[in-house]
Amino acid sequence: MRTVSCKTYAKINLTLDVRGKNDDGYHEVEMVMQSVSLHDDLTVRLDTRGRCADSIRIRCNLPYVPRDERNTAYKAALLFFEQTGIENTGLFIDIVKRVPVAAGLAGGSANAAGVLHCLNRLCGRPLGRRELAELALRVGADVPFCLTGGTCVASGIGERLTPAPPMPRCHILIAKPPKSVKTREIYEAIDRCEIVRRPDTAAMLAALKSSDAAQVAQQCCNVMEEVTSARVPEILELERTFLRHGALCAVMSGSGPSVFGIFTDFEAAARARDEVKRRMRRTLCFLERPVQKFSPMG
Ligand SMILES: C[C@@](CO)(OP(=O)(O)O)[C@H](O)COP(=O)(O)OP(=O)(O)OC[C@H]1O[C@@H](n2ccc(N)nc2=O)[C@H](O)[C@@H]1O
Ligand SMILES: Nc1ncnc2c1ncn2[C@@H]1O[C@H](COP(=O)(O)OP(=O)(O)O)[C@@H](O)[C@H]1O
Repeated sequence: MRTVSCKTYAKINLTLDVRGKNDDGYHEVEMVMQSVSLHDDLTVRLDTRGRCADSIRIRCNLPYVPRDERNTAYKAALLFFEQTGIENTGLFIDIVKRVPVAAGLAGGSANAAGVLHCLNRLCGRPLGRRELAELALRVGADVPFCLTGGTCVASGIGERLTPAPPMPRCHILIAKPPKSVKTREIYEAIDRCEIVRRPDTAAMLAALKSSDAAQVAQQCCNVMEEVTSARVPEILELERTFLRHGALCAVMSGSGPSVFGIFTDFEAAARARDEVKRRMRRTLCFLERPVQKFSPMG
């Protein structure tokens, strides 16, 4: 048996703009993405005795996450063996999930990126950065970012990544209401709506460069928020709660419905978390930090 483990970090979208639609139905985006300390634990084990050749077995602490070819980790492993021509002598993937599922936090994408990274290490690094990023994109639009991590501007459909100045030290409160939404449906709904306020990527980059959390917070903006909050009203309630407790901003991440708030004061963030836990019992809530240097490819 050979085993490699890693943490797979969630992301938030500090900004998210949808610029247009391609012929294949995917959308052109421009986003500033940030890894956060909220993570799953991933273990990848290869059975070198070949007793379970060709099998990919997944174990997960959440029973409702699919464990077959619908799982992003499974897809990533299959693509890795296909691309490298390396024989699968029997693969076991264990995922301990903390990142809420279907939340706009890219938990599944991060698991896929983690599997690519771990398998590449287990097999003597047959793939370079670019090849790994290409495989990542075949699993999903957010997976290339999850391989790189830190702070990045993402364009194209999310795969064109440019490193950005790191996020200043702060506390990030993340809350996930019980209801989930489908990313595809939110992108489709965006096509039908007029976007009133768009993020300013250049201004966000300047704010990041200033290392001032208040300036960064001022530039956080997500064009999907209006669409998703019409379906999940708790989003607005969470944002009001965060702001009442002194958040510098409260904005939805990705296609939602998770909301994040940026705080400089830990006690204020903890009070907001405690209120959410008390009043919105089915809402998951995590008090986290930005993460910069973890790159699984590093
Ligand atoms: C909205 C974002 C913002 O970071 O995040 P999440 O809400 O998923 O976290 C991403 O663009 C989500 O990326 P990801 O979840 O990896 O997307 P995929 O699995 O590739 O695609 C799911 C569906 O979303 C739509 N999609 C995705 C990306 C994109 N640039 N344009 C799209 O139109 C497509 O309809 C696709 O069928
Ligand atoms: N490894 C995985 N972890 C979580 N969800 C997964 C995984 N593989 C497949 N899924 C499915 O993918 C969908 C989106 O999951 P997720 O990546 O958590 O969404 P998001 O990118 O919106 O945060 C869910 O419906 C879930 O059932």
